[in-house]
Amino acid sequence: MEKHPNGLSIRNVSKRYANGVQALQNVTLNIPPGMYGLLGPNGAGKSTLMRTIATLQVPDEGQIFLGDIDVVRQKEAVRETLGYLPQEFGVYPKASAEELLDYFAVLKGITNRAQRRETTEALLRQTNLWEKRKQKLGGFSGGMKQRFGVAVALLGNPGLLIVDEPTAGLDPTERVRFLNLLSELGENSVVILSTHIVEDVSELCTNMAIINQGQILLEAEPLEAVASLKGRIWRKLTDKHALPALEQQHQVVSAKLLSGRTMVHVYSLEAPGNGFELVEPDLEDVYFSAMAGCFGKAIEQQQAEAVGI
Ligand SMILES: Nc1ncnc2c1ncn2[C@@H]1O[C@H](COP(=O)(O)OP(=O)(O)OP(=O)(O)O)[C@@H](O)[C@H]1O
Repeated sequence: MEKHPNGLSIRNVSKRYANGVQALQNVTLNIPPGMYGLLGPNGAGKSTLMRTIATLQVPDEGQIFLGDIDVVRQKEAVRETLGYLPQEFGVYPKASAEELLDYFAVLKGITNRAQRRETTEALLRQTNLWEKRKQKLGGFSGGMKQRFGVAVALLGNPGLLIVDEPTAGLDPTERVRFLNLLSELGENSVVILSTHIVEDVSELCTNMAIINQGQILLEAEPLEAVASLKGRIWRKLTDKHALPALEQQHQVVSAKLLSGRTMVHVYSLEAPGNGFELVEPDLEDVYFSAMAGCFGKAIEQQQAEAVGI
């Protein structure tokens, strides 16, 4: 993908914690303006990467540029244009939404009272919290807190907005409401959504990467990635006890319970026979195929090596 002048460019970033965990390994990504999904399971390294981009920790190796700003060296310049909603977002329970947002606006440097009032009102309306602005944050639901977090993160019109696993604890209604809010952002700014929920990415993001064990498995446009799996994913409804044998014979990418039976998806360039039928792939198939190592960078590298031989 081409480097964009207002985009985020991550080059060969690695991070090993003191306990020996290699949380990031040679991560390279080009993130253009718009909604970008960073998808991966628990412990994949998402938060480590988000915190590194947010200047809260430094990588052992590698470079990160936001446009011309060197993220690792010019922390203050990044922070001026950064909005960050961390995974654990604490609020002062006794403050009202309006009071706390006003307070954060002061911290963000919006010292003019009238301008601050205008800004906070617009953000409380945008996040659908205007009616609740006098309510204490301690009484807010999980979804309301997350939307309040977005209001805080949006103070000062950030050119880079990072939201780390925002939908994890939300019920379906709040989740949809939250995703709708995010979908209105991010045309001109870089918005990175880190998540382990495939639907978050398929519903929102124009570009994405899949990360596992600190390594990027795939960097793609979701629609293109799905299209390139066409003709390669086959399914069969079977019993749980038949799974080990199927795993021996086929490249199983996922096995999910469906009304007490098991729906197995396998990756194969040719019809696997054995009662399998071709299925229209979706982003979940992309995710599981990349995790299983039969799609994405790992396989591209293998193919390149094979050609080299
Ligand atoms: N401060 C730390 N010290 C030591 N190890 C850490 C630290 N923070 C994270 N790790 C480890 O680094 C790896 C990556 O963790 P990270 O939190 O970045 O993953 P994640 O994808 O955000 O996962 P989750 O969805 O569970 O938050 C994990 O093995 C984790 O246990």
